[in-house]
Order: sequence, then structure tokens, then C-alpha cells
Amino acid sequence: MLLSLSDIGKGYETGGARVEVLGGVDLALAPGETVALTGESGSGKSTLLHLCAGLDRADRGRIEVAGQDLTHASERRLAALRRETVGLVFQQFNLIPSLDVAANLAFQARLAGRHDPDRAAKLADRLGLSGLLSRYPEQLSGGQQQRVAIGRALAIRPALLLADEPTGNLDEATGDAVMELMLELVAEAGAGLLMVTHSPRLAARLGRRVHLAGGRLAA
Ligand SMILES: Nc1ncnc2c1ncn2[C@@H]1O[C@H](COP(=O)(O)OP(=O)(O)OP(=O)(O)O)[C@@H](O)[C@H]1O
Repeated sequence: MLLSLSDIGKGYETGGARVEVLGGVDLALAPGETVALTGESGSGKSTLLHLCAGLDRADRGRIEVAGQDLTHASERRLAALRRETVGLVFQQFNLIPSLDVAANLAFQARLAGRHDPDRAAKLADRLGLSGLLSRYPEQLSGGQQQRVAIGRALAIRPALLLADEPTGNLDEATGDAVMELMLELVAEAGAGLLMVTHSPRLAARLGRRVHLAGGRLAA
């Protein structure tokens, strides 16, 4: 399995009270599989994605990504996982304002020691960004910025792409075009995708849908 979660529990302590967000989540994603994660606001979708990225730790249960156990991994190991194996795309594009598009696209790949100028140029072309490489994020539209964020995440050739409402900040037409492109590139790369979305319409575009409610996942 590319991603496997078994009996994941996670809660938060707020103001002295403990809130259980995830209570026994199981999920398995095969290589190349695309899965939509839906659920009401506050149901724990982002929490779950953060655990899969090793940005936070589960209270109980076991998470494996590409054969690596995240449960007991060191911070260093988790950082390496995010650099080399897992790509992340968020609703806020999170580009680096002081870097132009070319440098933003190459940033993660450079960190991972995987920057390949030919591949980067091809990716920029596929993303329709070839003419924008020397622009800065503030000079781009929202859809263009999100295409850069997707390119940056895919440039490391991740086995797994985690996306948290990646088109949530875009108008429907732009969002649809960006989504289309992201799905195409994910398929070409043979990467797995776990994508949070509020939209049943977008969820239907992915291979499978899981729904988070009451701290558990259901099909
Ligand atoms: N760091 C934190 N500390 C305390 N509570 C938190 C923290 N992060 C999330 N929560 C709580 O955990 C619950 C789940 O939050 P999460 O962001 O995972 O939900 P979500 O399904 O992604 O919501 P949305 O669709 O609104 O983005 C919420 O009640 C939230 O307030």
C-alpha cells in the first residue's frame, strides 16, 4: 500500500477540555489511486491530511506511507518524507513571495536534490506557466498561483500527493481547469492522491470517495 492508516485516533486539548477529532480511522490507498476525502466543516479532514504528511502525530494507531512507519519516525525522518515522498497542495497557495515562478517551481525539488531542469521545463509547459517563469507570485492570478503550487509539489515526483481543498480559493471555471490539470499530471506521474474537498462534484472526478463523520471514515 502507498498509504495505510489503521485505527488512527487524534484529539486536541483546548481550554482544559479534550476534543476527540478522529476516533478509529482506517484507510488504505494503493499506488496511483485517487481518493476524495469529504466531511462537514470541523469533521477532521485537515487533521487527517496533516497526520498523513507527518506534520502532526496521531495519538494512537499506525500510519505508513510508502512502506515507512510515521508513527515512531523521528522529526528528521518526517521532514525527509515531506521533501522526497509526499507533495502537499493547500487552499492557500503558499508560494514564496520573494522567488519568481521558476524558482518557486524548483524549490522543493532542489531541497530534495531532485531538480531536473528538463523536467521542470516540461512541467512548466504542461501547467501553462512557460511564459510566466520570471514573474513573482503577486503578479499572478489565483489560478496561476495554484498551478505553480501544484507544479512545485509534483516536481519532486512524489509517490503521494496530499491536497487540501486545492481549488477552494478559485472561481468554479478556473478551479475546474486547475483540477483537470492536476488530475492529468497525477495520472501521468502515477502518483496517489488524497484530496480534501467540500464539493461532491469534484469528489466524483476521483477514483473513490471516503466520508469522515463522527471521527470515522465511511465509503
Ligand atoms: N491545533 C488545534 N488545536 C485545537 N483544536 C484543533 C486544532 N486543529 C484542529 N482543531 C479542531 O479539530 C476539529 C477538526 O478540525 P479540522 O481542521 O481537521 O476540520 P476540517 O474537517 O478540515 O474542517 P474545515 O472543512 O472547516 O476545514 C475542529 O473542531 C477544530 O476546531
